[in-house]
Amino acid sequence: MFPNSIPSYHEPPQAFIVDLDGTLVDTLGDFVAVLERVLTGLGLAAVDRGFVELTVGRGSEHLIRSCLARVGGDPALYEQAWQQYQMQYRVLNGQFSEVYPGAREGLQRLRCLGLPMACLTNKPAAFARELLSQKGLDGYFDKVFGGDDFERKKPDPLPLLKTCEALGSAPARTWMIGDSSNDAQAAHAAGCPVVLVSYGYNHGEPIGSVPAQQYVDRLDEIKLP
Ligand SMILES: O=C(O)COP(=O)(O)O
Ligand SMILES: [Mg+2]
Repeated sequence: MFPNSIPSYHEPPQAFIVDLDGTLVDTLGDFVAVLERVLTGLGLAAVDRGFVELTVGRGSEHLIRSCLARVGGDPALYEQAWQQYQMQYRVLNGQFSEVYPGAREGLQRLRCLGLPMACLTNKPAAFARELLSQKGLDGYFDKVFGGDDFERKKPDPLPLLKTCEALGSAPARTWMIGDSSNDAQAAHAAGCPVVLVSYGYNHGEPIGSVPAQQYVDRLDEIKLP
């Protein structure tokens, strides 16, 4: 899953790719509120916050299927649940979410370097763009890509390689900044250096168990070469 050793990254970065959920914005409250409405609307029990926290990060399809299974819902309800999820998320997006301390300041610091920056999330692109603009974070990014923009999502390297292409940067000099093993796995496979934050959603696993070039408690603490 992960390489045995992590190459060092002495060359200065050419670009930055930043994850959204769990890295820039604490969106757990949005997911919990949307899923509660979807599941109870289908006559099912709601899922607990802890389960949602362990499950987010692999895109909405994975989240919906996992939650249906968790509450014993018929997998045939998936299509209906997906439709409802889209509808509810559009309405509730950002209402139960907060920008992490240091995230705005961190983006500002990176932006001052004058390098291209992209936000790359597994969240559907329309919801990602809306959330970034609601929270006043959209101005930091040259590109925003979501889980529905490419054929495959993180942890597959494809979205990172495509994002590097769009930014015009070499993967080996494009830093991926994220909160989970999905970001790290995708980055390692794409050949990008990885910075991981300690506060996000890593499926209940300690972030230190995920290989990375750097770990930070706040985005404004990223060390630059
Ligand atoms: O699964 C999600 O929707 C969240 O994804 P992200 O951590 O890539 O932003
Ligand atoms: Mg994340």
